[in-house]
Amino acid sequence: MLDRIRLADFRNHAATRLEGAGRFNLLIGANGAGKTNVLEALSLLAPGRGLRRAQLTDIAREGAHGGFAVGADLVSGVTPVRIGTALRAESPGRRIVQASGAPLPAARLAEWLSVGWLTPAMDRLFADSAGARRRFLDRMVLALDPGHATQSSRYEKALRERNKLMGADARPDPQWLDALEREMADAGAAVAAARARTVERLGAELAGVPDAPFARPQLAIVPAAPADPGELADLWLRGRGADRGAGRTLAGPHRDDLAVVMAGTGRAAAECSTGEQKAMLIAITLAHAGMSAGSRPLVLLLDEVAAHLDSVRRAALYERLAATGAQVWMTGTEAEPFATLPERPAAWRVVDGAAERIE
Ligand SMILES: Nc1ncnc2c1ncn2[C@@H]1O[C@H](COP(=O)(O)OP(=O)(O)OP(=O)(O)O)[C@@H](O)[C@H]1O
Repeated sequence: MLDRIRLADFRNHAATRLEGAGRFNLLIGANGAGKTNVLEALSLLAPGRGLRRAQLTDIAREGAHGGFAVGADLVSGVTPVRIGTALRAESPGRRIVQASGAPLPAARLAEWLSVGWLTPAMDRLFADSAGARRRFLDRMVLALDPGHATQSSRYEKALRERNKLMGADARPDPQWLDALEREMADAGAAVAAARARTVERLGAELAGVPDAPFARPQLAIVPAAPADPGELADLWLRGRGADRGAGRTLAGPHRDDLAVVMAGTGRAAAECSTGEQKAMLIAITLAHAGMSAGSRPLVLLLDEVAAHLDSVRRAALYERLAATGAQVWMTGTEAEPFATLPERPAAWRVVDGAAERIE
């Protein structure tokens, strides 16, 4: 789990320290106080752009020097490991990541810990773009298969390069394109296979979970390309004309989607009620947390989740969270909905970009 958390110039937090974290952790405060900002900081201890997918320069505190830093002790073995990420004002394009004092590519943070989240913005996930669902799926894949981040970034890098060569003014060398497509095929097939394995395992986990009190979802990947590397390379070779016309790579695992249906009804998740959609998201998150337990430390960030549930679902959420062994960070405007937690939480009151421990 994470402890001794430090935020420096991170959104409205000039210098915030959270110490004495536990299994359950609460951030209580008024709207706009800076609770989600703390969760966002923790989400940047995983590969990717964090729970808001923000531009790094937007995260740096307004009026400060243009950089930010987040650090935490990862306490899992005997000796805590200090992990952190920072943006230096001098190099605003890329965040720096460190573990145990040594620099690390952000993709390799997944080897240290898994971070998952549910935020109010995700209420629209099932009706949202395929990209949002793909990112949701990829985060779950990462927890089970940390090598996924490296394969994904390998694929994305080659894809970006190929897209440039599909531009109207480009004069691509066919041999260079062949090489890029082989690289994409190799990494893309690994990405697709890892997604398929995760969805299969999640499906098996969800099948064993009762329908109530959370709706039970059934998941399936909607593949946008074949999974075999040879077939993938062939697809891009044959698609060069169409891709040049479009100015980008039209087909590939970067267009995969995740289909979600409510079990028992066969109804697509996007057509279910808001409450049912939220219940399915929680069910997926809990099933995934249950599966991930034991591999790497798992941190779950639940922004405004508990307060919006009825008391039966809230009790079920707490009970199942406790069973996963994950470290959980929850936000709320009031402490009252957390009174029924099965363990005494560590709690902070967040006021205007500062956090004070509540005893
Ligand atoms: N780069 C930044 N510099 C300074 N302040 C920022 C920056 N980015 C966002 N903020 C401020 O952070 C505050 C929002 O914080 P946050 O989203 O964490 O609130 P919250 O406590 O989760 O509120 P709610 O309960 O409404 O979700 C806003 O006042 C916003 O103006």
